[in-house]
Amino acid sequence: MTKKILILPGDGIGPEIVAEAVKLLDCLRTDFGLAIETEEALVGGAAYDAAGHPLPDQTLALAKTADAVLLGAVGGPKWEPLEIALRPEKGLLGLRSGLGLFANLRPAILYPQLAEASTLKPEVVAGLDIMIVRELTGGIYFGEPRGVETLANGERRGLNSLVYTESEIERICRVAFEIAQKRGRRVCSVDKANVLECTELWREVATRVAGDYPDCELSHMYVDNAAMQLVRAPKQFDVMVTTNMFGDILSDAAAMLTGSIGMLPSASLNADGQGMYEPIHGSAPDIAGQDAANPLATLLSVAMMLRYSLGEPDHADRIEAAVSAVLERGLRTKDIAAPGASAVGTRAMGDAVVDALRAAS
Ligand SMILES: NC(=O)C1=CN([C@@H]2O[C@H](COP(=O)(O)OP(=O)(O)OC[C@H]3O[C@@H](n4cnc5c(N)ncnc54)[C@H](O)[C@@H]3O)[C@@H](O)[C@H]2O)C=CC1
Ligand SMILES: CC(C)CC(=O)C(=O)O
Ligand SMILES: [Mg+2]
Repeated sequence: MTKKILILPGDGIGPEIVAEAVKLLDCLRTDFGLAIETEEALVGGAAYDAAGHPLPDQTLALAKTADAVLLGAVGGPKWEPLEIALRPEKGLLGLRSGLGLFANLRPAILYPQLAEASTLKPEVVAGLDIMIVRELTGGIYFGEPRGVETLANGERRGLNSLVYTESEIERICRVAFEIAQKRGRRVCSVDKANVLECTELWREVATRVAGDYPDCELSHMYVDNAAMQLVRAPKQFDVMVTTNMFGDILSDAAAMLTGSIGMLPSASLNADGQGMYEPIHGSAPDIAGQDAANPLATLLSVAMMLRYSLGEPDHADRIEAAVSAVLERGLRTKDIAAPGASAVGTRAMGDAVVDALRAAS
């Protein structure tokens, strides 16, 4: 049966990197017989400018009926400081919660060809393969009360609330353990249970859930230490499970261990296995429109889509092999090129991956 993919380019570099992903999907359709149809819709600042809302009802409705969604990135200075493109009641967070995408998988894998591009020494990152499992529809990005209020003395106070129910913690921990069972069987739960009651509960629930997975080992780590350990000795981690905000921050840090934030894909899944796929980075306004963005995180997100939502693991493997082949040939966008070395643009990198895919057929 033909699968429907909704394409949401978004803002900044979003349309540029998504264009390369669409080329890749077209190649899989025409040359490899993948039964897919794609449809494009507006989201983020682009939707706000065109339709007056960063998450038009039509976009959410299309996302709900699609087999999978591919998103570029949203937001940028034009729509700041409120960041209308991202807020929970609208924009990206509204899309994530509207689809119930509570499980965000962010694999930080070092391609051996990029060992020199890592911020750490090659011997410290060789073979790096961490899966960060980030809770995506709860926590401080969604908790109530929130806002900026004026106190009786006229001073303003900003507040956000870190809120998790036991069931929200339990379901994300189960995802982490189920993933760990297929890899190194080690889960590190990251919290701040020494000062935040909400994450004291997180630790308690994670420990309880671990009892159902006796073949896996659970450890706990405070988030400040986890950040330090990630840049000290990252290979100690197999699966990390954590809250929305901690996972957001730790995955950006982990990205640099693989060479660039332009290398990290993600899958965001709901309870029905429906997913949205996006690079972990933002809309990079500083390089937008310059054909300078690394499209590989987005292409690798397509691979995750094929694996997790479309039941096409062989095609996912093909994309990952094509990325590897292109890196092996020495092609680099600026973010992963050695200082002073020549770099290719977004389009050339996307074309090279498509060529490598075809060449391997
Ligand atoms: N999922 C999303 O749509 C996200 C959106 N944002 C939004 O994006 C905008 C920019 O946010 P920033 O904090 O600057 O984060 P960012 O991730 O967009 O950029 C941070 C730095 O990484 C570089 N970078 C990012 N992606 C790259 C790529 N594919 N290739 C090469 N270099 C890349 C950028 O040029 C920039 O120097 C803001 O409006 C923010 O709210 C931020 C994070 C996620
Ligand atoms: C809306 C933000 C939480 C986006 C972001 O930085 C992310 O998901 O990584
Ligand atoms: Mg982020």
